[in-house]
Amino acid sequence: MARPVIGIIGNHYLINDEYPAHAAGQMNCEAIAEVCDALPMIIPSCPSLVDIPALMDACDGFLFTGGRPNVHPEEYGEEETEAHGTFDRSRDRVALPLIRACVEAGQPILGVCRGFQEVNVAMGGTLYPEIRDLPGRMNHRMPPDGTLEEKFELRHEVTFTKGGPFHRLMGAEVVMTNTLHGQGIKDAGARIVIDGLAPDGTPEAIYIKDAPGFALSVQWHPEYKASEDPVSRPLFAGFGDAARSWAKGERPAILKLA
Ligand SMILES: N[C@@H](CCC(=O)NCCCC(=O)O)C(=O)O
Repeated sequence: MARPVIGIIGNHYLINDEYPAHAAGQMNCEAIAEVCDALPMIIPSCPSLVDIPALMDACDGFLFTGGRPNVHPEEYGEEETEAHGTFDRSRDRVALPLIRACVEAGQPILGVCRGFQEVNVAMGGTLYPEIRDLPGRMNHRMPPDGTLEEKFELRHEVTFTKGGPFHRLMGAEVVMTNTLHGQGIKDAGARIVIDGLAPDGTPEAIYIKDAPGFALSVQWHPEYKASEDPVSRPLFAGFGDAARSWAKGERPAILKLA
């Protein structure tokens, strides 16, 4: 059987400060190809170029990657302030409706960092613009200097709910993760279940209650060294298995009844 196709929702970049491009990191593509055993397909996150039904027909699952621009606060009913930083409105307009449509259909999704935040907002949740300003919270931002190894080093524990989906998938209740984000979940969206927390109480792992398909998201970056990291590997392998089932035409029971 051909490998399933996983759409990668990446970001806009300006190459040499003038040439607009859609791109996704090599680490994301490797995680999809090598751990999910799927074909990585980078999607231009631009509503004038793609539409949700066509994307869902073309792909068997979607990875919502990290990205520096933040989800626009208008998407969760708040005014824009300087603290909210930069935005990518085109990505918001593709990612948020695509997440809602996939959750409803049971088509597999995995949210990473900004993608994790998008999943929460798509389900009606809100975000803090800068969690390091909150009392008792640590700085989860990427170290501004240093090598890639230093930026992606494992920096804090995440504790999963005993017996929850992440605990079962990883086979461990406490794991170590990297951390490269400024924002974080304020109010969890409808059906969002927080299944993993950093030591300072920051939500790190979520799933969607009663979602008919794979719908897990993490605030850290599992794509880093995905094939060797004991936390990343089961996450991407489980996502790949879900996309393979979707590609074979296996549909959640809720759809079979329709
Ligand atoms: N903007 C959000 C999400 C942070 C995030 O996804 N960071 C990864 C950046 C990787 C890249 O530059 O492509 C926040 O800061 O919380």
